[in-house]
Amino acid sequence: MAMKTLSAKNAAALDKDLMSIGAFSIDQLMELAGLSVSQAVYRIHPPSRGRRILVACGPGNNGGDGLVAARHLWHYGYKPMIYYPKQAKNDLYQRLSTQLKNLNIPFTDDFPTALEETDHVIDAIFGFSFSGEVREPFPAVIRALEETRIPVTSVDAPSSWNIEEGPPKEGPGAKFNPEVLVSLTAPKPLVKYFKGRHFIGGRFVSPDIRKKYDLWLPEYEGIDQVVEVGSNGQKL
Ligand SMILES: NC(=O)C1=CN([C@@H]2O[C@H](COP(=O)(O)OP(=O)(O)OC[C@H]3O[C@@H](n4cnc5c(N)ncnc54)[C@H](O)[C@@H]3O)[C@@H](O)[C@H]2O)[C@@H](O)CC1
Ligand SMILES: [K+]
Repeated sequence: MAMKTLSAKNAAALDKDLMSIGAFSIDQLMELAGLSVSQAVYRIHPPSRGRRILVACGPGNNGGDGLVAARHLWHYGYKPMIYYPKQAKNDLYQRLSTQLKNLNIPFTDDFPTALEETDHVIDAIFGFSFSGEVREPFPAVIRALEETRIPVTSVDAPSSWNIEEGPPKEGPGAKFNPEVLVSLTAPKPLVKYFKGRHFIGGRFVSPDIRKKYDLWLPEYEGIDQVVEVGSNGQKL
């Protein structure tokens, strides 16, 4: 059975519905999304496997999820480091950055060196609004993620992949295959090209919204914010 997925267009429409009909603020959704990512990382890479986590953040909300995840991971006992070359200027992102600085979490401009000195990477560069070819300064970052042997967890999408069509045919990202993917709200069509461990997160969908978008979502257990699923979308 093929997994039911959510197109990039419907993912954006659903996001709007969560904030209008659902009455959520973006801060709340991002907090829950980032919390889900932190829980997935804790499951696949517990602190005993190495505490250093490099979080690569892009300019949009995918990057915001990474900033939130970094804060939770610090509280779990990890040592996050942030690479955030295109920092959004609005109040939400300024506050997320200040929260990290208040925990003395370092920010770096030197991605290659940071990658040599980490145990795990979170790819929070691009999510469902990515399109076209990767623009500066990210091509070198995507290439480094492609080549590294350090395990990578991608948030919502492997960055550089087309949301509907998966990895680009050539250029940065053509050989990028993260070990872990955390799909937020629901998997996107690109999951059919993904071979690693797959989690669903974003435990904030009401029955009405679930029905409107005909979403098939696995049952979350207890207080978990993520569910691991197999290639058919069924809970493992
Ligand atoms: N309902 C949900 O599922 C939620 C989704 N959230 C996150 O929000 C993400 C979507 O956020 P956004 O819509 O802000 O967009 P993204 O974060 O996916 O990316 C948009 C940013 O990337 C840039 N960009 C796009 N294509 C590019 C290219 N080819 N080269 C370089 N830069 C490029 C854009 O200029 C923009 O700044 C989701 O994937 C998810 O991670 C959460 O924060 C909140 C809840
Ligand atoms: K990503």
